[in-house]
Amino acid sequence: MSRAPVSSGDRAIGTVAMRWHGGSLELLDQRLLPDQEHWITLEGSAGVAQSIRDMVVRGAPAIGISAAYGVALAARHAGGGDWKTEIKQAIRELAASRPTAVNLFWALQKMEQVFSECHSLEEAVKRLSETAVQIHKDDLSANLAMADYALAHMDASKPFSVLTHCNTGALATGGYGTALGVIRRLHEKKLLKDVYADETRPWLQGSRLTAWELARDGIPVTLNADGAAASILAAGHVRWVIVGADRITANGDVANKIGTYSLAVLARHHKVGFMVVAPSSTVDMALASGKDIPIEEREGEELRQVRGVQIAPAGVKVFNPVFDVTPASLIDVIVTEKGVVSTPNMTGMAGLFS
Ligand SMILES: CSC[C@H]1O[C@H](OP(=O)(O)O)[C@H](O)[C@@H]1O
Repeated sequence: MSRAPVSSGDRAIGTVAMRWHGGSLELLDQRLLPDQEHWITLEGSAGVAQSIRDMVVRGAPAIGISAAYGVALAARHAGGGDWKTEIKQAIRELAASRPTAVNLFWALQKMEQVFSECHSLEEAVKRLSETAVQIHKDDLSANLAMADYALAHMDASKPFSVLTHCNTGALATGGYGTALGVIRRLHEKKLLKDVYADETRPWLQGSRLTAWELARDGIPVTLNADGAAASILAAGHVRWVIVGADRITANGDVANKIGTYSLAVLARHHKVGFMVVAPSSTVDMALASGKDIPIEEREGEELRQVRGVQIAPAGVKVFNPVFDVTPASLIDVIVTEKGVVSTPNMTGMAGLFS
């Protein structure tokens, strides 16, 4: 069962996909799952930035946590000469790794604040490592709190099925999950009948990661093609669609994995609940609405090939936005660790922070 980061005698802290050792960060290469469990050891911030860019590590909260560890590594391995410039450069490089998940910028801002208070390299090494570990632990605590809030909101008395999109579990967070954390908790409370997991083309976070995570924890999962979601909802098989988020704006619009918006339209049409689960580090109150969210577009090869196998004509033009924006009007509830916002709007979102 994916749980808290494990702290051991060697001061390691980690999850199923991330291990912090103070002077190095180990990441499980999520590009190779489910058939290969290959770990990469990083000692510099540049390697962490590259790993985020290449999706070795992915998932909004996990991206923020990894970037925080990247800043701590930059301090740990700073040359000692112009250490402040080196750490500032590391923060810039990490900030440029992916544009949509606001958790990345939220975490870097926290690290930058601590860095600005440090008067020596020795102090920076100590405090930046402590801050990164705290960001990790706080995210896990948020995962657990959101699971409690979500179950209270659903107020279920007998098992039901849900549908989820992408991967929002221990692989994508501080160790328990956002939407998948709610699903884990439903299972623990014997309230979960089945989980329909969208395969989530083109990167296949659902088939390669969510199915892997749930199966290894003994949680029931049925993998479905993204295009089958409509029929599953039409047949009345699920009571909730539960998803994560990469950025939530002040009015409650939500950027999440491509395909989330169409799920929200389907859920509303079929009167199925639509729940977004995300820590407050995913909320960007500086953006008024979803139209302002930068949407990442990735390489066309991600659609033309799967694991190097050509599945489309080599030269075909590709449009590959990897996120979309679901308007708040299609969301029944947003669950954060600070509380729940039903029928989200500006007032409700602001209330989380008051
Ligand atoms: C709790 S993960 C949130 C979010 O991140 C994923 O995107 P990616 O796999 O591209 O990093 C997906 O949108 C998840 O819902």
